[in-house]
Amino acid sequence: MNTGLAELREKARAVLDPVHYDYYAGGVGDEVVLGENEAAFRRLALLPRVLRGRATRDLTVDLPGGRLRLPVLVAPTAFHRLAHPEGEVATARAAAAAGTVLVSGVASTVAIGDVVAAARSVDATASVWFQLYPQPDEAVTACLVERAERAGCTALVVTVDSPVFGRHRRDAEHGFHDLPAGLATENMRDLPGGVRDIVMSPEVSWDHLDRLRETTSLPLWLKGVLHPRDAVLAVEHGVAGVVVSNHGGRQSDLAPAAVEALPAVVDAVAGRVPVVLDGGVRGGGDVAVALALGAAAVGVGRPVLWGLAADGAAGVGRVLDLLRDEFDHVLALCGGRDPADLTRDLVVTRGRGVSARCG
Ligand SMILES: Cc1cc2nc3c(=O)[nH]c(=O)nc-3n(C[C@H](O)[C@H](O)[C@H](O)COP(=O)(O)O)c2cc1C
Ligand SMILES: O=C(O)C(=O)c1ccccc1
Repeated sequence: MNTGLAELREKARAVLDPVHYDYYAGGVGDEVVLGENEAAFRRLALLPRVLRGRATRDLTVDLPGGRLRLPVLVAPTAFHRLAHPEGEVATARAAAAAGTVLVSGVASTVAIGDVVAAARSVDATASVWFQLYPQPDEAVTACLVERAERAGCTALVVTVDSPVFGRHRRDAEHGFHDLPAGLATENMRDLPGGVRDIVMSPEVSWDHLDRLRETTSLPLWLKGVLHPRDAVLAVEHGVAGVVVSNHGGRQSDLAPAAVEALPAVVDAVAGRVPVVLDGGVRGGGDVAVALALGAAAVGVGRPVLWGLAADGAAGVGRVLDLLRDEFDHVLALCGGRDPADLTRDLVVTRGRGVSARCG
């Protein structure tokens, strides 16, 4: 892990209530996938290319829903006000200042309108995307989509890896089930039927996705795809992009490491839509490896929460700065001028020799 990120994590651990630290840090079951997401990156190496670089590199990536000044976006995570009193307002300001996208979760502790306003107060052109779980009551889903549109979000991220709630052992041991008094999931107020809670339903289907897509003109990303066949279905159902993710090891503890699932999804999608990877990205080298394997960008979850807990918007800014700076450095070391120079032939599995050919 980048040492700056490790320091921020330790500072976060020191300042957070241990119950909340464990909520953020924990995974499902035995936390096998949680560990594997990071370990799988350490098993991969990048072959440098020589004598082809340039003095300054262009890190910009254009995605449906916004431009990123570095190929790192803020993955949706719940309950930012557990980390810092300003919560998602601070995260939004930092993401906007860094020139990247915040994917703001439906389970935010600040209403989406206020999150977008915070981002736009820093940069009037900032893009905020809204993440939601398709609700079995489609009137609730439609209402959430309308709120995101009215707030000015520029894309929707539909999370589909959660047919049931993840079983997080650390939360069960602490008895952590509810937000403390004074904090609430602000997007979940005044919904049709008096609904207040996010529902995870195994009955949500591709038909729900089709109907959701018909209710909005926003680009729609599907988050939580691991099987290449699902990636193909996602393209056929008209998504604008796919997020390869195992939810940071918080849903199935039998899932593969996210970066190990990436190449097959990239191949299946075959360039028709961009693919974003999240899970275990802990440094600029991980960003470079994911891009070389075909990701257009990566998402970071927990490191942003550590930065937020450690130092509010400045801490989140530090996380994004560290990742940008380290990614730029690794790109230079690979003889890269921009992210497109990171190609799959550069990626090597440690301990298995180098099989790259000179074609
Ligand atoms: C505390 C926490 C809360 C999360 N909440 C959500 C959520 O509400 N919606 C969602 O799609 N993903 C959620 N995620 C998953 C992240 O979007 C992302 O997939 C994951 O954190 C990436 O892994 P990383 O933490 O190793 O970077 C959450 C992750 C964490 C750690
Ligand atoms: O904790 C999570 O991983 C998560 O996705 C979530 C979902 C709904 C409410 C709060 C968190």
